Amino acid sequence: MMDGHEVTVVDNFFTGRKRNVEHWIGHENFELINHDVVEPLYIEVDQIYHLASPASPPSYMYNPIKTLKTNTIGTLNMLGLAKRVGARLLLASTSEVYGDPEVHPQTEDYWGHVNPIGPRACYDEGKRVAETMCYAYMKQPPDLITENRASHQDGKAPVSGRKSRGTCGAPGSPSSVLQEGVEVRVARIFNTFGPRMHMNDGRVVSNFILQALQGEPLTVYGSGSQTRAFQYVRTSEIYKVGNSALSPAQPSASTLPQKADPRRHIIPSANTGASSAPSSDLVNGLVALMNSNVSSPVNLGNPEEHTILEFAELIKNLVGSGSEIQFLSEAQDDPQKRKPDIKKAKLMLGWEPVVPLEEGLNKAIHYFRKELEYQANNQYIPKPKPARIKKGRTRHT
Ligand SMILES: O=c1ccn([C@@H]2O[C@H](COP(=O)(O)OP(=O)(O)O[C@H]3OC[C@@H](O)[C@H](O)[C@H]3O)[C@@H](O)[C@H]2O)c(=O)[nH]1
Repeated sequence: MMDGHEVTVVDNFFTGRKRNVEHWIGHENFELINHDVVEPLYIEVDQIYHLASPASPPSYMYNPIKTLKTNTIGTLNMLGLAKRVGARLLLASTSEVYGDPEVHPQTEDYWGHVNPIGPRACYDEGKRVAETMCYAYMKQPPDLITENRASHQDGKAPVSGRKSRGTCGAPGSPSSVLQEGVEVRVARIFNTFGPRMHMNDGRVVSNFILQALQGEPLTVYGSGSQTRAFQYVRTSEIYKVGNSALSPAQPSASTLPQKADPRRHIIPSANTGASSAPSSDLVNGLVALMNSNVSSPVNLGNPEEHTILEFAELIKNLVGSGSEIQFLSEAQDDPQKRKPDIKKAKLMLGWEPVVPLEEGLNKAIHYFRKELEYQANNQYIPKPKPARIKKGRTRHT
């Protein structure tokens, strides 16, 4: 928005909150639509960041059918929208497509090790089929490939862009390619954290920070020897405390774009938030990928790997908490090792995370501390209703 793009955020608020974006309401480049991508959406856009789907294991396991619908029907709807309006679509895929990996670190060409009937399958397999759908919609129409080949042989530049297509027909006929030709980008996002995570998110970063801040035991599932690598979502948050607690500072009039650019972007998720400050890490990676010519999947993550137990100790120290560490039973199908190989992102996007883990964690700790304060000060206490005085009708005798 600060670059002059018009942004439409589409969210069903299943795991998101209006509070994450409310500071933008009223901005001329911002629109918020309460909509579930499982239903078709008819708007005009030229880029779609398809971020919809609960991402935390407790949230996506809460209603596996809904998670599957969001990742399948929701993805089909977004691809259908992309095709109708000629938009480019970026899918937020996940490191979970690699399952409990047998290859370490995970490179994009690894096919993964996923239990298709386990408790994580609604998300893992949902995202895997979402990727499949993207590439089915991207496939170039055969006639265009033939033209490209012919023009190569002629020594002419390959043809880019689209052609008008016919209706569905027999396989192989020109009319069988109705769904194809959509430009797609696929980001495989590894564990991410940062401000505006929900207090009840249930992922390890928010759990450990909130437990440490409240002096509760830090709950480690299993032995804690499983590893993860955590990336920060974005940087330079400026928080104001008061009635607009936890919102970044509003952009000043001088930083507002003079004239809205006709380009429009749609972001179907609540968890992206928006900031007047420069963004970094995951957000930069997504924008760089969207605007690149890389159509194959790209890992976006921080390769600094730690065991979950090390991570618990680190958070305890950063918070300065005396909390104990409590070992609970292992989560079923929990990936034992995870670390992204980000050579491709570095080479093809010139992207790598820049926020060191401790700096990112300190920002997240600051955010959750403020959230706890906010919660304590903004408890909803119903006011006793004054007794209803019936406005009696004038009696006529
Ligand atoms: O309280 C907790 C929570 C989690 N954990 C452990 O911490 C590790 C990380 O768990 P999280 O719930 O944060 O996230 P996971 O790595 O399991 O899944 C995540 O992976 C990548 C993303 O695409 C997804 O958003 C999310 O599914 C797991 O080994 C989990 O068992 C704890 O030990 N204690």
